[in-house]
Amino acid sequence: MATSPDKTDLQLALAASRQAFLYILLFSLFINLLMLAPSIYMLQVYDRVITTRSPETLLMLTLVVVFLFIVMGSLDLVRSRILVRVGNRLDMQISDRLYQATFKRALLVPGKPSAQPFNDLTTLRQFLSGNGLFAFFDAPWIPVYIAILTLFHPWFGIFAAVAASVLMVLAWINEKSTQSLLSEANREHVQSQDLAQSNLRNAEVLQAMGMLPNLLARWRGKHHDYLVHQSHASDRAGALSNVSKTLRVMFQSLILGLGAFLVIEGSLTGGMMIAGSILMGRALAPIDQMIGGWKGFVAARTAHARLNALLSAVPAEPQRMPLPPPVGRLALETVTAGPPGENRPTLWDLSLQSNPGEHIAIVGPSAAGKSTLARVMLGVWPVQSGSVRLGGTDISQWPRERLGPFIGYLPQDVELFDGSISENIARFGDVNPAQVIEAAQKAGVHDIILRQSAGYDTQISGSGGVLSGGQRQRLGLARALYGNPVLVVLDEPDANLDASGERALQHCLRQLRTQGTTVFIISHSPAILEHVDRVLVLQEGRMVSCAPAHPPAPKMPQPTRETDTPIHSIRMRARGKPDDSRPPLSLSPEPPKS
Ligand SMILES: Nc1ncnc2c1ncn2[C@@H]1O[C@H](COP(=O)(O)OP(=O)(O)OP(=O)(O)O)[C@@H](O)[C@H]1O
Repeated sequence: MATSPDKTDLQLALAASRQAFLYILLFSLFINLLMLAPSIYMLQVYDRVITTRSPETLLMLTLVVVFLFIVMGSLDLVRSRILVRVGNRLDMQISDRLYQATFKRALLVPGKPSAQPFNDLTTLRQFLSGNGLFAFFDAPWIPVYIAILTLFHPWFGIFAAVAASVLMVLAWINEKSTQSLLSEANREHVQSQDLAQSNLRNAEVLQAMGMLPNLLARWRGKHHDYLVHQSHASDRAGALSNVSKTLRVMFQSLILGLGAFLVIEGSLTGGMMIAGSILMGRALAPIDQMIGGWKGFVAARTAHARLNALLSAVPAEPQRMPLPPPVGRLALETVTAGPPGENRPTLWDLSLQSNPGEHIAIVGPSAAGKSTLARVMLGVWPVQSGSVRLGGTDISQWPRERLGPFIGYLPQDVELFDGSISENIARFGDVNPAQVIEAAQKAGVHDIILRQSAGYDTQISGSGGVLSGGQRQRLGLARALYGNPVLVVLDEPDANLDASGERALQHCLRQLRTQGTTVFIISHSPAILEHVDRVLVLQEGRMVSCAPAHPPAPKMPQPTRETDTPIHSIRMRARGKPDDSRPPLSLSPEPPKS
């Protein structure tokens, strides 16, 4: 959906429904006119039928009023249906964009993913499709009812205006006294839901270490606060709703009393007295309904505000020109970066260039920034300064869905998704069986898959289901290799592998080398490091060196630069044991000349 600079997609979608809302307003006009039918019927029965004692007139009037009731009921039905469709259309127009925005926010605010926007959309849709909104469409007709009552008698008009004003003041008090409580309750509800959601994700850890009661206590605290605020708000709203209902019924009775007085005075007929009471009920009903449904309105208003905030904070991806397929030349130019939302960088001033087909290991002590570097290389986390280029193009310029097939990524925590093994390997796109098998064979997981109950069609769940940790890792590797990407980034791919898994990984690296795939691999395994061209050593977010992994062949000139550090020295440094016999390493931005 196109976005105008000052309006969110939600506002645009609501604006697109303006015509439907105008129709609903028109329907409301007719419905409210037809609502006058019972009063007119009453008026005619009292003032005409009873005085003329004519059963034919009564029959005619009754038939007409029944017909009008049927029309009114039908219009009301159509009005409800239009609103349901407006709600559904809004949902359909906005849900894709919302999905993308929610997803992108999860990347921008790592560690705090929340599905609340979908709940917000449901709240908004339900309000738009529910009866709560009708009160707002009926409210504009209140002055019309008061005007008709004034035509009956000026005192009727004055009385109705006073009664409506009293109820409106009550509605205003309701809004003021519940607004902050309901917003607070809403916020706490979202927090308690997010907490429960994250606890559910870690159910095994909670169970194993008996942490459930502690986390339950935390969740209970939030849930309790939510309940307290919600109850306070409901108490106040309930009391006001009660007062408003009682006052409405009382006003309806009192107008009868006023009518009777005017009848005695001779300035009003008996029919007008009864019809006036019915009209009064109609005039006050929307205000009463609004007070009753205020909680739903506030929830929808809060949801609307939250959705708008999300959509403005995460603008839609701009349409980008298609680019030619990239080559696996990755260049980092004085990159300073860190987790999104964190001001302090985790990586400082990193420069590096890889040749297509080159294999580079990234080593360094824990928290050196290796995984951060992997994310930054792939454009998952944005840079704070500098740039990351793939095949000469800034990686942030690529539309992700176009870049994705050229990239393979195996994160430290392998996340699989609900679906079949083949769908997982094929990244949930069109499953190309030959490519799925090729990727699985490269990752050394083909035989393992064949041993599963339904082979490649075996269903797995997001947490891996039937697969062991090592198998999931190999499946994640197959997914990373699917479609022969030009750049593959593997974050500790050997973390869960046994000896055969490690052999398979080494075989895989040999194949990737043959096919010219650029590989960055985070690993400290000596067997893996034997397969790389260069080793990039990171320490405290800075690149200590990026030197050839192997000492040059005997006949080649010996390394003269400080940066051409043999691998044995780098390994020691990576494990926090600096090799004091050698001078400090400096940065080597250039790839080795082959
Ligand atoms: N999502 C995050 N939010 C905030 N800080 C983060 C996040 N991820 C990593 N960091 C911080 O960035 C720094 C580097 O972390 P990173 O995971 O890149 O290190 P690493 O070298 O991969 O460590 P390890 O070998 O233990 O996996 C750490 O200080 C860590 O606290």
